[in-house]
Amino acid sequence: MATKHILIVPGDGIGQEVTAVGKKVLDKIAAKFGHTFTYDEALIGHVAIEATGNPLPDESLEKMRKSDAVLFGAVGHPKYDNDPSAKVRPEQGLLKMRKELGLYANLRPIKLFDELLGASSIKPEILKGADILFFRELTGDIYFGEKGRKNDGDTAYDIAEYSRYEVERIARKAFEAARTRRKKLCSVDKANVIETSRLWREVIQKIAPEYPDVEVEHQFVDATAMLLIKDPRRFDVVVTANLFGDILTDEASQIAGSMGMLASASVGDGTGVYEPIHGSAHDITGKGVANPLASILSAALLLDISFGMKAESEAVINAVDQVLKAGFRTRDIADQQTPADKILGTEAMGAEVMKHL
Ligand SMILES: NC(=O)c1ccc[n+]([C@@H]2O[C@H](COP(=O)([O-])OP(=O)(O)OC[C@H]3O[C@@H](n4cnc5c(N)ncnc54)[C@H](O)[C@@H]3O)[C@@H](O)[C@H]2O)c1
Ligand SMILES: CC(C)[C@H](C(=O)O)[C@@H](O)C(=O)O
Ligand SMILES: [Mg+2]
Repeated sequence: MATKHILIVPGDGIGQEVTAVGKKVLDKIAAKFGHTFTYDEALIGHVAIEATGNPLPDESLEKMRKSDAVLFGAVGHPKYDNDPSAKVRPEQGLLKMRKELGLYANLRPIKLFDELLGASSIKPEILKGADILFFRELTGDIYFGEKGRKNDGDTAYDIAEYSRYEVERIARKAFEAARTRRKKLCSVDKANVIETSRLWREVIQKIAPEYPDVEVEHQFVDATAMLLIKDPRRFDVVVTANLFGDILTDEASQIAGSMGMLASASVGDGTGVYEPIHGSAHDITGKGVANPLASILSAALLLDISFGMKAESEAVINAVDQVLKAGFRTRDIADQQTPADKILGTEAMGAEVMKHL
């Protein structure tokens, strides 16, 4: 029986819709297992800019620091996507949150529910049994280096930077995780070209002997992009830099069937933030069709990682599994065989999951 304070940060677009469902699941878990979860909400992204002019107001950051965990939705708005000159942008709020909270490790499990074998565009016989855990470094790289324009704005630059320390701390987390799984670690870089990648590889090679039980493989990111689709089962734990991890995990979402299935945990020095890997998806915002399972599975990660509530977390994953077994789908994971009455909207899918909790 525990008392925990959870901050709900829905952000923009479908972030609002899916996070509402994630929160309901947390509520149900608290009731079922006799915990007391208290909640507050905070602004981030476009909604925060509209309300305060700031994509991450100090008040939001303060609330995050004081919470036991954060359930986050997404940020982003087409207004900024199509205006490269906008100086204040929703994504700045997300990056600031990650930096300020020291969330250097982003865990992105690529878990394929067997029932969704047919939802992917990859052949079932290639996919069956795929189970990958990505460790994406989250507070360094080209995202956070100096950037700007020169030559009267005609030339732009973004500097990618990594310190030995930054590489080592994410690498150690990945090695430790590999030890609890199939003991394979694939480190992804572009060391044939990029200096930060050469440092990355050097650090992994240096600490690898401390984990003799873990088999280490180094891959170039272009090859990884290909191998993920060709033979996803060859991967166990993957560790990579911020930008490569962002791109490879969107690609890997197709192994799980949809962006709407992929949850993540951003952890590091302080409060953990749990978030779907998808964005604000304005193409479907307000239509009530967004898949809430990524948010629900993010809530499961929150229970497990921040609260150490293994049984509670498994109850959520099991409920999702049951709902998929019963044949229910949101539009993004439905296929030609899915009967129309099994295709549910965001809230109805959440309600089905709740029935199994
Ligand atoms: N973590 C974040 O907050 C985050 C992540 C990615 C993109 N973004 C932002 O989101 C905005 C839109 O970006 P984008 O279109 O490239 O990426 P996106 O992830 O929002 O959408 C990509 C595609 O996947 C679909 N999709 C995503 N989540 C879904 C769900 N839960 N259910 C069903 N379908 C889903 C969308 O409809 C869209 O077709 C941009 O402003 C971008 O900066 C934010
Ligand atoms: C919105 C953007 C800044 C973000 C990123 O690139 O990290 C997103 O794509 C993600 O994967 O969380
Ligand atoms: Mg991304």
